[in-house]
Parts: sequence; structure tokens; C-alpha cells
Amino acid sequence: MTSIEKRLSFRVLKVTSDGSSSRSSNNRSFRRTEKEGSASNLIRRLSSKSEKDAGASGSNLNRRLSIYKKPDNIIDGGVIHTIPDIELPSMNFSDQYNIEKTLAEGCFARILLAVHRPTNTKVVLKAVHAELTNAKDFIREFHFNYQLSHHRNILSAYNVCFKTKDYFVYAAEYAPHGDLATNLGANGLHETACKTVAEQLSSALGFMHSKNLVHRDLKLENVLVFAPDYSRVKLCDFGKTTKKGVLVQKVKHTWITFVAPELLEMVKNERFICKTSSDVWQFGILLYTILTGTTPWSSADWMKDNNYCTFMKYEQRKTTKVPENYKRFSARLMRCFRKYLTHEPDDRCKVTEVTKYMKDRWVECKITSSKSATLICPKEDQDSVCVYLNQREGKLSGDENKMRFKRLMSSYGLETPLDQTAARKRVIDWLSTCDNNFDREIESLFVVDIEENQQQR
Ligand SMILES: Nc1ncnc2c1ncn2[C@@H]1O[C@H](COP(=O)(O)OP(=O)(O)OP(=O)(O)O)[C@@H](O)[C@H]1O
Repeated sequence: MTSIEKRLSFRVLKVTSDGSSSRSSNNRSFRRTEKEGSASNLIRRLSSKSEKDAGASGSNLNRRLSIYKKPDNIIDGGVIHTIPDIELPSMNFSDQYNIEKTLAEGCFARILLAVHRPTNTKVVLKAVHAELTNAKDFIREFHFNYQLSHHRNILSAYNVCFKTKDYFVYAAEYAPHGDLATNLGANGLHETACKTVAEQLSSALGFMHSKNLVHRDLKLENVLVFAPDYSRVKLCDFGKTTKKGVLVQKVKHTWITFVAPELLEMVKNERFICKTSSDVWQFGILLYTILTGTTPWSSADWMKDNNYCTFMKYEQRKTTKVPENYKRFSARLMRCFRKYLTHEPDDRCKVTEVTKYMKDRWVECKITSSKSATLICPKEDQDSVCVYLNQREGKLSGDENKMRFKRLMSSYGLETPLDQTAARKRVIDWLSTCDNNFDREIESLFVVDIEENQQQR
């Protein structure tokens, strides 16, 4: 099944799932879709059915047309807030899937790369530990992910969920370039890439907010990369997603840097009203992080964090002095940051505000236009993970690191294992071409230096 067909099938199923029939349609699996034939057959059947219906009574016609109308409860975001009561079918992974590898292990879930044998489709299975969550919470996450899937910057979930002995599982598309955390260099991404990411993410979050949903866990790890130039990124992990206005508790197991100040102040188990302004805050932190490769502060705590304190004085206009770590940014971007990272939640801008700043220059100082965003993309294998200079090592295995190092060195014309003599010769050649008054003594100093190092070892 091609991806377009999958999308179409999703849309058609979604249309039929509108209203009362949503329960049964959500319970379909790959097997069911197969039984019914390909997505195109399904679409054909449904359209011929509607042609037949066209001759039916006016009330039927109205009912059909109403599919395309906004639901009455659009204020709430429509059917999205009706969590279906799905009976999860039991099965083993091996019944339908070949598990290729574990892509990641989150706090609650294992992310598996698998091939769905009957359709020969590469999918990601999010397997949530059954002992760490309950079926209701799992279904809620799946439901939100599935219902939001038709936004181009939200991870597409397939209409497939089931349970195994240890896990609740649902299937989603595979992001071949991992998440933003693994792609971020020590100096962040290039301004152009940051703008691309910001535009797409703000659109995804804006879409959620238009449905009265709050993501509540925006962080680098929850932004998946589908294109090496960041022209396609997608938001994932809807495990904490909540309807706006509902009483909630603090999100546990999250990166404290990303927590908004009003939530940080909450005491354990205290409940508060869920607002979109917490996503807005997290978006501001994420924007800073991708631009610089580091977070603006460790925690939004006046007492404990000097960086936070300095920014807040600036934000609240107690000083005109731009905080040291923001000096690289243009006045326009600072204006934008102020709107996202306002202390008072209700004064924060809409999450899509950043789109007004796309034509502005963001970075004045060269520090962020680092090589960290430079790609060395293996052309021969589109599925391979792209290699970034200064990429964070955290999630890579020893072998992957060695491979990356090898590719990096060879991109500079150096063979690995490093030939010290050849490297020395190249440095000396280079120095001599740089400076006509090249002092041969430098060479002898260099040799002494290497010999000393070897003796010390
Ligand atoms: N579709 C996908 N394609 C590729 N990698 C993915 C995909 N989905 C998730 N991942 C990887 O798995 C990681 C964890 O996924 P996810 O956030 O959904 O799990 P989680 O257990 O809910 O995480 P958390 O620890 O934030 O609660 C992501 O950061 C990402 O690196």
C-alpha cells in the first residue's frame, strides 16, 4: 500500500468513524483492512456506496453532507474529545510483525522498528509497558495520535492497536532520521533550519490548540526528523496530551528545563488547570535550544537559577541589558522570545506567533552559524542515519560512533586509524602554504611534542 493510499484510507476511515461508529472503526487492524482489500478498493466501494445513496431520500443526503460540516461541538474540537472504548485484540508481535530492532526506550515505552509481514510495510511499534500504564491511558494516547495524524507535522499513526502479554501497542510511521535531540550539534542548528523547524512545529501545536488539546510534553526527543534538511519534522508522543481546561497534575519524568515556571512552583500532587500557555513556554525553550545547542537555564527558578533570573529581569523590563546568553540574537528575535517566555502564562502569545518573524534575521553574531548543522549524508543509502558534525553521542552505540568518526575523518581526506605521520605532514604542508615565512622550527617542535606524548604514554 503506498503512503498516499494509506493517507486516503485513513481519511475515509475517519469519515466513517465520525460520531457513533467511531468505536468500531478504531478497533480495526491491518488484518481487517486486508480482508476488505486494498485501500483503493475500500475507497472505490465507499464512493460507489455514496453514488447509490445519492438517489436516496433528502434526509440521507443531508446526513452525508453533514460529514463535511463542522461538528456542532467544534468549540471543544469535535469528536477528538470522545475517547473510544476499544477492546484491544490480543496477539503476539510475531503473528504479523518481524521486529528488526529497538529504536529507543522511553520512560514508558519501547519503540520498535518492524515490518508488517502481510503488507510488507516498515512501521514503528510503540509498545507501552502494560505494568506502567493502563489500557485507558494507552487508548487515549493512541486516539489523540491517530486523530491528529492528518496534520503534516504530526506523526501519522496507523489504525492499528493491540495488546501482547507485556505491552499495549500501536503502529506509526517510521522517522528515518531520529529525533531532534540526536541531530542537535553542540552549537545548535543553522538559523535556516531553526526557522523551518519552528514553522512546522508551531503549525502542529497550533493545530492541537485549535482542537483544544495541550501537548504538555514538548521537548527535543518528541520532535521526529523525516528529512535531513529538516524540511519535514513531526511532533510525536501524545501520552501527556490533555484537553484544555481539565484539572491535571504535573507531568512526571520530564526534562525540568522545559517546565514552565507556574508548573515548577506547583507542589507534588497539586492540581491545576491545563492551559495551552505551557506548550507556548516549551516552544520558546525548544527554539532557544535548537538555535544555540544548549538550554537557556537549568530550571525556571528565580532563587536557584541565575540565568533564569537575569532573563526575567530583562523580560519584565527591570533592566534594558540583554542577558549575556541572548546577545547573539537580533532585536526582532528577542521581541519574539519575550512573547513566548513571559512569566505570566496568560500574557504569553499564541504558539504560532513565530511565523511573524520568519523574514527577520534571527542571529546577529556568527557563533550559531556553526558547522554543527553541516550534513554528511550517505547518498548511497537513503535509510542510513545521517551524520552530523558535533552530534550528541548519547543515543548511539559504540559501533555507530566509530562509523561516524570514520566517515567524518574520511570526509576530511584522513584515513582511520589515524596515521600520525601523514597527519603531521599534512599540517606542515598546510602551514607552509599559508605562510611564506614558515619557520622550519615549528616542524621540530611538533616532532618533539609527539615524542613527548608517546613517552608519557
Ligand atoms: N516513529 C518513530 N520513528 C523513529 N523514532 C521514533 C518514533 N517514535 C519514537 N521514536 C523514538 O523513540 C523515542 C521515545 O518515543 P516516545 O516519546 O513516543 O516514547 P515515551 O516512552 O512516551 O517517551 P517519554 O520518555 O518521553 O515518555 C523518541 O524520542 C524517538 O527518539
